[in-house]
Amino acid sequence: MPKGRPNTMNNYGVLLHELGLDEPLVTPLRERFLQPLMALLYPDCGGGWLDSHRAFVVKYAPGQDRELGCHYDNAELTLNVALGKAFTGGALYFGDLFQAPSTLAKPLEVEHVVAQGILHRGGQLHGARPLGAGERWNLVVWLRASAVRNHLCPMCCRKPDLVDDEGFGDGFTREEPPTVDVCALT
Ligand SMILES: O=C(O)CCC(=O)C(=O)O
Ligand SMILES: [Fe+2]
Repeated sequence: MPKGRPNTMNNYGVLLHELGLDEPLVTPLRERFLQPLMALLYPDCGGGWLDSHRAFVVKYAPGQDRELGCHYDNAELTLNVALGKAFTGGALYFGDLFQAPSTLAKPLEVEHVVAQGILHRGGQLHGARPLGAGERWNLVVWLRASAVRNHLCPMCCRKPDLVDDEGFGDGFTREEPPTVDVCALT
């Protein structure tokens, strides 16, 4: 079975599409539940035009990954759900939007509550504090809107050069979604 890293930062975990869970689980979750919510909460980040995702579980444990450095996601929007198991530490912290850093001093720290999820902008700087005891598993869904990223890559802030890829690839498309007025996205 293919076993890719969940992302370029986490070494332990699994990609949900490798488990065959995109079609039966993550795509319906995105289309039926997340998109309507994100359209209301984050219309400025393409919340109403989500058309692909990269979904994975990250695992933190003693002797494996223990923390995650401050970063922004390759996503317009992100869902992060605490799955368990029993653990201490590992809180998420949030700072500025990476595109608009300010002098704000103290990051916002959010403790995990198992079975609850956090929604945030992909461009919001964030990371995870070191794990104390136990094992932490979180489901992370990077939500992508080609209407936004086709014009502005969230990683390099430029118009992307495209190469063909399998599945959702990195969420860019060669053809524009016909109904989107990108001027309305700002
Ligand atoms: O450790 C976590 O729960 C955060 C993971 C995360 O930010 C990411 O995978 O992009
Ligand atoms: Fe992240």
